[in-house]
Amino acid sequence: MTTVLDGKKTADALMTDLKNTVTTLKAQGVTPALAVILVGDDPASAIYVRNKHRRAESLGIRSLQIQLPKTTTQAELLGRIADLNADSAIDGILVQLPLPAGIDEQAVIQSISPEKDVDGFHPINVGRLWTNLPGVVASTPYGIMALLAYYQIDVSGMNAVIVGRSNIVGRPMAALLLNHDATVTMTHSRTKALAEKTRAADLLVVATGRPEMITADMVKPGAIVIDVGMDRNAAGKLVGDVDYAGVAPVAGAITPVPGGVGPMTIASLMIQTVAIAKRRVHEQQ
Ligand SMILES: NC(=O)C1=CN([C@@H]2O[C@H](COP(=O)(O)OP(=O)(O)OC[C@H]3O[C@@H](n4cnc5c(N)ncnc54)[C@H](OP(=O)(O)O)[C@@H]3O)[C@@H](O)[C@H]2O)C=CC1
Ligand SMILES: Nc1nc(=O)c2c([nH]1)NC[C@@H]1CN(c3ccc(C(=O)N[C@@H](CCC(=O)O)C(=O)O)cc3)C=[N+]21
Ligand SMILES: [Mg+2]
Repeated sequence: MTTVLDGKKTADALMTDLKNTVTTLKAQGVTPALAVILVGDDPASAIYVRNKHRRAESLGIRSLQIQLPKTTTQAELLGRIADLNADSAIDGILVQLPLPAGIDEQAVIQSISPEKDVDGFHPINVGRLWTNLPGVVASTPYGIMALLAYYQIDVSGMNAVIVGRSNIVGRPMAALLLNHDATVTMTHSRTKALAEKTRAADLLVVATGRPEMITADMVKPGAIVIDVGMDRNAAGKLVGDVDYAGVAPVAGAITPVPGGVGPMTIASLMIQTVAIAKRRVHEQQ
């Protein structure tokens, strides 16, 4: 029997606990606050930002949505970030990616105070992660680790294969799995004989943006398959990077799309926003 790793259910369970933490913090005079900046009108980004806002509100986290026109200059964006960095009532700052052409993504990321970088994309936080030091971790890989933990899957000693090497998913996923004692293989668009690599995986994490590219013949029977993809197939339907219908019967466990990694990403963002806010309790006293 294949286990469906239910990210929606797991996120809901984690959020019930987090809500209590938020209530306690508020009683201590600290309302966790998350600022999400969206530049432009990319429809997918708008959906993710709305999902974040809803989840924050339902937890009692203050959620600022800052919508800027796609004509916003880099200097204007950096100015907004500087204001949020200086605002002691703001805990987390997230700039939704991708940014419109003409804005230097790294300049923007590096302008966010590392303490408020709730995405964990600042090089300081990336360095902490790869050094196995505490810090904010990118929410998608953090959420995947939380999902595995919820299902009591211990990755120690596993052959973990990651397909995709982006800064927001593949690379931080590799660091986290290594920190948890998996043996990690990174693959990407230049990898030769990809199927040979993926078939060796006890744990396969896929983040390519290529609809349903991972087929049953690429998966070891019984493997744990984590599908990060949020893609549209030819018919315009939301699918993952894994051919779910073909792979699910082969896999030991698999995440669905939607309802897998996506809700865990949002839950992780909330968990880390609250963790940052907790520090304010001590600063106040
Ligand atoms: N559910 C969630 O919470 C999230 C979902 N996503 C989704 O995950 C997917 C990936 O996102 P992201 O990491 O930002 O994507 P990027 O486009 O930044 O990176 C894609 C990676 O996949 C690799 N790749 C592309 N095609 C192939 C191929 N045919 N074989 C092997 N590797 C390949 C690329 O290789 P190379 O480096 O060589 O170009 C690259 O490293 C998207 O569908 C995105 O929407 C993303 C973030 C969060
Ligand atoms: N600075 C930044 N940080 C991010 O974390 C970030 C980003 N930029 N840019 C884009 C990606 C993508 N991402 C998702 C978040 C939620 C869902 C999500 O809620 N998914 C739901 C439903 C999605 C739907 O219905 O379309 C699900 O999978 O069930 C998906 C994808 C965060 N990202
Ligand atoms: Mg860009």
